[in-house]
Amino acid sequence: MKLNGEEEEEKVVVGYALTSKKKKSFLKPNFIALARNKGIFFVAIDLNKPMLEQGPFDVVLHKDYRHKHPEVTILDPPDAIQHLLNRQSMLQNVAELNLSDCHGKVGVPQQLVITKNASASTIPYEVTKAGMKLPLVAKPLVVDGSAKSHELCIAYDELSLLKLEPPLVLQEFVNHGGLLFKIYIVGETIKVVRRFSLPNVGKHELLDVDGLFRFPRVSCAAASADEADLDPNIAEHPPKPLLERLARDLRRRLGLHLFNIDMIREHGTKDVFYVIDINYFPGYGKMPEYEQIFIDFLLSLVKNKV
Ligand SMILES: Nc1ncnc2c1ncn2[C@@H]1O[C@H](COP(=O)(O)OP(=O)(O)OP(=O)(O)O)[C@@H](O)[C@H]1O
Ligand SMILES: O=P(O)(O)O[C@H]1[C@H](O)[C@@H](O)[C@H](OP(=O)(O)O)[C@@H](OP(=O)(O)O)[C@H]1O
Ligand SMILES: [Mg+2]
Ligand SMILES: [Mg+2]
Repeated sequence: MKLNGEEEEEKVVVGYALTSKKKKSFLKPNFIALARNKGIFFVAIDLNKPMLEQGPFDVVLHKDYRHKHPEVTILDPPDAIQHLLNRQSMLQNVAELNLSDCHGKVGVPQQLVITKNASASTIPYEVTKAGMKLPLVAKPLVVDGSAKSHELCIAYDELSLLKLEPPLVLQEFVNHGGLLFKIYIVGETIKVVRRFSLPNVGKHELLDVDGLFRFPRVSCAAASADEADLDPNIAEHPPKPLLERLARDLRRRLGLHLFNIDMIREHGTKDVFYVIDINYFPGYGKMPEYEQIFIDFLLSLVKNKV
């Protein structure tokens, strides 16, 4: 949209359909003010009213909003987001990537889907059949933004597998020295932060610990590890060319602009990495410099009309 005036300033109206939690963490007052200075205005979309009666918007920002409006840039297409709302399809694209020659390897931990109708009594057999090694991380299959979809647990022994509640994804636990890399993507921009994560599981724990260890909402609770004095073998960032390839390939394959990747380095290696989680429209409020990065991204969207 053009405004009258000597300098024709571009006005960008961004309609948003976000939960109140996301609104609070993302649309912080200083971000809104900075954006307004650049001609970007955020307007809440009323979910009870038709889109036709609202706007017009230049960009629509949403996490699970399904309506479409042809001339508007919808971030991102609901079908593409859908892919990340199921922990089985979420990591398929990573598993299919070929990042050889990129200063490291990126894989996905071996995983097994236990469907809704499966009885928990069959899980030990399925795990053995798949050749998977304990301990296993059990994750709810569907990610729907609820606290429950983030209630994970580690199963240390076969008996504890019987207590699990399908539908879920079982993933081999990969020791990674208790540190996780969160790779935030905003269009073509990548920002990596370090977070404390689950500690290594050794032979000792495997012999002594039994049952299920439940850990609800671990990543949100996990403190930033960016300022900590850490073992460089564990804390060194993944190589930049590897991250750039991974981000570019996933952006293309997933058809998304706004997501983050949880990546771990296999303990004792320099360059063997695993992607364990991908989140659509994550907590950008926790990403350093997100305000300026988002403003540049929104302006480039309107300019290039992706
Ligand atoms: N395969 C694995 N091996 C080792 N640790 C793991 C594995 N999978 C998950 N974890 C640990 O459990 C945490 C939570 O797992 P995950 O990221 O899959 O859950 P989530 O609820 O989707 O998290 P988020 O809040 O980032 O969406 C990770 O941050 C990591 O500390
Ligand atoms: O509330 P749901 O829809 O489940 O999505 C969460 C993501 O799964 C998390 O990854 C976000 O936290 P991180 O930005 O630390 O990844 C987390 O960010 P938040 O802690 O700012 O709310 C959420 O976006
Ligand atoms: Mg995670
Ligand atoms: Mg997640």
